[in-house]
This record gives sequence, structure tokens and C-alpha cells, in this order.
Amino acid sequence: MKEISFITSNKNKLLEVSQILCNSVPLINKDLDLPEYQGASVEEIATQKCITARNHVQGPVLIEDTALCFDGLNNLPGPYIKWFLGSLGLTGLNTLLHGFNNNKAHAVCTFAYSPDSNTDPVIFQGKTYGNIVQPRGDTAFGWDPIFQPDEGGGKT
Ligand SMILES: O=c1nc[nH]c2c1ncn2[C@H]1C[C@H](O)[C@@H](COP(=O)(O)OP(=O)(O)OP(=O)(O)O)O1
Repeated sequence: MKEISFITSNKNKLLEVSQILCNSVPLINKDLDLPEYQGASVEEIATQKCITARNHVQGPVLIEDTALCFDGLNNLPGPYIKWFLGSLGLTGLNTLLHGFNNNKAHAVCTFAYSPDSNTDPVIFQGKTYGNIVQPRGDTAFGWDPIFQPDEGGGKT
């Protein structure tokens, strides 16, 4: 099977994707923080990110874009979660929801894969529903400490 270049600057993302694929797909990582379009849907952002990624490597390319959508904020921060998290921190993200009386949120993982530069990227997407809570638990990866998935047995 041909190797796929998974382009990400995020070590934790690379680790998770490698663990999930469990060597079933040969991945090579290129550590690049690709620009992300604004004002677009998560699917458009992932598509554009994948097209940009193709300029950096030969052969099949895979990228992923993560969004964290707060129901009370009409799905913001969504794809801008990286910048909200960087500016406000975990506690600040939680405080954002004060006054909205709605802690529901969903995480959206959007992968875009392109086998070659002549083929439009294909999108794969998964959503996990849950609630925004006070930070607790493992702080190793991004917004994990404030997201309690509905199917996580009460853990963040
Ligand atoms: O499973 C996750 N659990 C907790 N936090 C997560 C997860 N997955 C991404 N994250 C964080 C990282 C970043 O603060 C933001 C998404 O940003 P996002 O643009 O997709 O990733 P990134 O810029 O870190 O790496 P990349 O070079 O692949 O674009 O959410």
C-alpha cells in the first residue's frame, strides 16, 4: 500500500490517529502548521487545508481539522477553537458560557484525503456530543479537560 502523508503540526493528533489506524495504513508525518481559511464551513476549511497540503508533498495526503462547537454560542468557537483556547485558556472557555444556560457542545473531526493533485479531496467526518464542564482530568491534549462526552462514563 502506498504511504500517505499525514500533515499536522500537532503531536497529540498524530499520536491519536496513528493509534486508531494501528499500522493498518502506512502513514508518514510532515510537521507543518498549514494556514486555515476563516468564515468557511469545517468541510471547506478541511478541503482547502488538504489542497494546500498537496503543494508540500508528493503522493497521497491526509489532513484533519478539529472543531469544538458550543450549542449556546450557535456553534462557536467551532474551527476557531485553537485560537480561543490559546487566548482564553480552559477556564476562560468555560466562563464564555456563563449566562447562556446551555453547556451542550459537540466535537467535530473532519479529515480530508487526496490521493493525488488531480483528485478533489474526499471528506470524512465524525461528531461526538457532550457538555462543557469545569477543567478536570488529564491536561495533556487541548480542550480535553473541559469536554465531557455523553458516552464517556462521566469522564472528560
Ligand atoms: O481530540 C482532541 N482533544 C482535545 N483537543 C484537541 C483534539 N484534537 C484537536 N484538539 C485541539 C488542538 C487545537 O487547539 C484545536 C484544533 O486545532 P486544529 O487546527 O485542528 O489542529 P492544530 O492546528 O493543532 O494541528 P494541525 O497542524 O493538524 O492543523 O483543538
